[in-house]
Formats: sequence, structure tokens, C-alpha cells
Amino acid sequence: MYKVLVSDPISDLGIQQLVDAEDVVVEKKTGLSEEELIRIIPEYDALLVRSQTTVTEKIMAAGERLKVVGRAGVGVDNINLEAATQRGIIVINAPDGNTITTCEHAFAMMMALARHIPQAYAKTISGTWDRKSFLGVELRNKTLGVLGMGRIGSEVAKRAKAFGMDILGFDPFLTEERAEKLGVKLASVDDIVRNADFITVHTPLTPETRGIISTAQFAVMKKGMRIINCARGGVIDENALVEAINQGIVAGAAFDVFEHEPPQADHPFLNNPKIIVTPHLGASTIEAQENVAIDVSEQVLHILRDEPFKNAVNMPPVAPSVMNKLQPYFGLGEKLGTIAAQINNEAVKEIVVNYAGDLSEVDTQPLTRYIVKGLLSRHFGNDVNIVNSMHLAKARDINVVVSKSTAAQDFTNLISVTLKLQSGEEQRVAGTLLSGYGDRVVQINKFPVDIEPKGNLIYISHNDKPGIIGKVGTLLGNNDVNIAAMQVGRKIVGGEAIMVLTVDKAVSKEVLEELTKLPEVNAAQEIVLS
Ligand SMILES: NC(=O)C1=CN([C@@H]2O[C@H](COP(=O)(O)OP(=O)(O)OC[C@H]3O[C@@H](n4cnc5c(N)ncnc54)[C@H](O)[C@@H]3O)[C@@H](O)[C@H]2O)C=CC1
Ligand SMILES: O=C(O)C(=O)COP(=O)(O)O
Repeated sequence: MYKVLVSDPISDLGIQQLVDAEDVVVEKKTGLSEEELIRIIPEYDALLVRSQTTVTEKIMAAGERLKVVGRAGVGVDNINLEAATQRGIIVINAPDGNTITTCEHAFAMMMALARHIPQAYAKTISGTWDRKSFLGVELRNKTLGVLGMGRIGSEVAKRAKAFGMDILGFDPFLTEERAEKLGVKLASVDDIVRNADFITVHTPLTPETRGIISTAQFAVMKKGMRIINCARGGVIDENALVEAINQGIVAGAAFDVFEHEPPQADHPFLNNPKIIVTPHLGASTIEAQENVAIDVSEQVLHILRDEPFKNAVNMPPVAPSVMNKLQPYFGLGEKLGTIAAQINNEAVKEIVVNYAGDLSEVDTQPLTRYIVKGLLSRHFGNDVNIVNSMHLAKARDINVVVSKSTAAQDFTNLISVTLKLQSGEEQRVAGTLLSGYGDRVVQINKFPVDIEPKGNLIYISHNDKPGIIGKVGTLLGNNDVNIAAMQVGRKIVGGEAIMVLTVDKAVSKEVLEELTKLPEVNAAQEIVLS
């Protein structure tokens, strides 16, 4: 049974598929302190959060079974990604489910700012009929600057267009083509701060975006401009904003997010009549909450069940078309790594992976993670997975080199894994995916073989002498080890050779030692595959 902890308020309807899953138990415990979470997290395989729970390194360290942290939303700044990656914990988010909702909130904030709606409402319900104090401005013909033209920023721009606004957009990934399609003029941050009547930010909080709008930017803004932050607290410097309002540069600001949430009671935004605030409500609609919870629950279920998944934020993204091509090779890749690790006992300095044939045309980076995982699993066991395999290799100074070739000998695809060892020697395992037959190992070191990589194997390197096969068979038989299949590989008669035996059960160290004592045998290793 997999145990899932939901530690923030997440839509019941959205997590229903987890609740309904026969192999999952869902427990909801919100408002926990870090200490409480550290205490209970060892029981859980998955943790589902929104933005309230801060998933610290200590929580990750305590999460002995923790396989995945699912963020029902976009921003993962409350999750220590580095700590997750080091421990092989997959972090996923739900990037699309709250785009429209947050865009609509930003738009609502812009309109509320333009027409003083919160201030006018407060005064009216207090019994004062004041029509003079709330003279607003139209959005039509105003210039809107959008910083961050990703999912939300682009939707904001589309709506602003419909309101007759001119839009200046800045995003390092915004191309001229896409800007044109969106009806946005590509601009620099400087163009935007100098020319916009309204500015709205839609970037994550990164070292680069922290304070992207600060004192220097406010200093050159149009007098009477208005500014909105429905992204992350800190993108617009809070103190610099208050100062710009006091100087009469900024006519009004609308903030949904704060540098520290919730803000202290004496936060300068909370009693400034020119600043309207909401308590991080950008994603808070029925629709968005259902969407993000459904998305994240679906992926969590896949991860728990070791099925392919998407939206991992601590692994590079892979296009679905690429994923579809690579997926059939994941098992083979991992097994090749496992075999390579088990036929040698030396420290590995470098792993050279060559993808040939069909595979040379695809971005194989996710597949390399599986190979490295298989390789390191001999020593790391379950502590290595595809999230941390490259990280663990790097931390151990193991260089991973990938090469590609169009020709794949007689195969349509071929993966070769070569280990460069401390002694300067090399070990090589190559395999292919044969249509209709599945995974096959087709080469070990210089010897061509044809092995189904499955179950328990014994790898023997020996000298090709008459009678050796019989001796090995007798020795194993005497030790009650049944041979299911056998492959012998040699280059020349009487020269170096290898034997790979598929056996029905694991063999003991003692049996392996007995095998190495046979005069023709140079080495005998067990290879265990799942
Ligand atoms: N208030 C709320 O409740 C919500 C807030 N958000 C926040 O909104 C932000 C945007 O979300 P999405 O549009 O879904 O993300 P996204 O990833 O689609 O877009 C973010 C964009 O920011 C751009 N960017 C990064 N660095 C930049 C820089 N230095 N200058 C300009 N652009 C830069 C990226 O290239 C990307 O296109 C995130 O911080 C997210 O956490 C998202 C949902 C709800
Ligand atoms: O998705 C995001 O990035 C958000 O900021 C939404 O946060 P929330 O899920 O409402 O706590």
C-alpha cells in the first residue's frame, strides 16, 4: 500500500482518483509545523502540497520512503529542489491547471486598481456616499507592460488586447514571431518601465527576477503608473514600491503575493490606501483547484506505480513525442547499466554510452539517466533513481559521455555502455530492442552474444578448452543450481571466451569461488536482474 499525505487544502474532487486507488491510502493533515511533518513523514511515499507547506531539507531527509512531492499548482519555491534531487525524490507540479484562473485574478486586480473598487466598496458600506474620491482611468489605449510572457503572462496579454491596450512584453524566451502572434511588442525591461501605464509581473522568483522592479526602475517610470504582482512576493521590491507611492510615481498597486506570507500586521501594504491586496488568491477558483489536484494526483499515481510520468521539475523536460520513442528502451538501458556494473569489480572513472541507429536521432538524455541508474544501483540500491542518478555520478567524479552513430551494426538500434575503469581497462555491454523479441544483450566486451537480460545470470570469462562447459554444468548441478539457458562467446577457437548462464536461482559466493577455481576460468560473476 502506498501512503499519500496531503498537507495543504487540496480539492477533494481532484484527489478522488488517489482516494479510489486500491493500492493507495490518502491521509489529510493540514497546518502541520516542520517538526510535526518531520515526525510523521517517514510513513509516507508521497506528499501533496500547495504553497503553505514549506518542504525543507530536513523533511526530505526524514522522508525515508518519500518518492514524490506533488505541488498542486505552479510555483515550487516552497520545495527544496536541491535536497529532493540529491535524495532522488521526484518533485512534480501542475503547470497548466491554474493559468486562466491566475490570469483572470491579475486582470481583476488591474480593473480594481483602475477604478478603486476595493476602496470605494469599503467607503460605501461604511455609510459614506463618496463619488469624488474615486475618479478612475480607462484601460483602453493604455500601455501594459508584461514581465514574464509564459503561460499566465500570455493569457493576460490576450485579454488586454481585447480591452484595447497596447502591450509591451519581456521574457528571455519570447521570440519576435510569438510576440507578433500574441499582438505584443517585444520590449526590454527598461522599455517597459519607462513607457508602461500598467505593469504586471508573471515570472517565477529567481535570483534574476528578485527585485526586477526596484528603486532604479521606479525612478524612471511614468508618473501615475499602476503596478500588479500576482506572481511571487519579491519580484517587485516591496520597500521600493512604498517609496515610489510616497513620491507620487505610482498611483496604485495591487498585490496578491508577499515576500513573507502571511504578512505581519504592520506590513506597510496593509494600511496604504493606494495598495490593494488579496491573500494569495490567484489560483483559488473551483475550476483551477480541481484541475491542479487532478493533474498532480494522476502523476503521483504513475510515479508510485513506477509508470512513466510528466511534469517533473527536478529533471529536464522531455517532449511527449520524444518520450514515446524512448520509453520502450528504458528497461533495456537500465539492464545494460546493471550488467556493466556487475561484470566488473573495479571503480568506474567514466561511462561512455553510444546510441546507434534509430536512437541516434532522438534526444536520449532521459535514457542515459536509466543507464546510469542501473549502473549505480549495484552500490546504491534503492537510493538511486532517474532523478538523482546523474547527480550521484557527478558527485562521485564519474564522467558520463554520450555519443551517437547512425550505423548500428546489423541492428536497427543499439545501445553500447562502456565503462572506463580505474586500471585503464574497459568493459563493454551492448544491447538492442528486437521487434517481437524484446530486450537482447548482443555483446559483452568483445564477444557477440544473444541473451535475454532477465533473472539470475552467471558471467564467466574463461579459456576456450574442450570440456569446460561440462565442468561448469557439473559444478553447478552439484550445488543444486539449475541452468535454464547458456550462451558461449569466443573470437577464436582455443582463445579467450565468455559463458553466460541463466540460472533458476541466485548462486552463493562459495559457488562463484568454486567456479573461479576451475583452471580454465579467469573470473565468475553473478548478474542479478529484475
Ligand atoms: N498568485 C497565484 O496564486 C499564482 C501565482 N503563480 C505564479 O505566477 C508565475 C508565472 O506562472 P506561469 O505563467 O504558469 O509560469 P511560466 O513558467 O509559464 O512563465 C514564467 C515565465 O517567466 C519567464 N521569466 C523567467 N525569468 C525571467 C526574467 N528574468 N525576466 C522576464 N521573464 C522571465 C520565463 O521565461 C517564463 O516564460 C509563477 O511565479 C507562479 O508561481 C502561478 C499560479 C498562481
Ligand atoms: O500555483 C502557484 O504558483 C500558486 O502560487 C498558487 O498557490 P496556492 O496553490 O494557491 O497556494
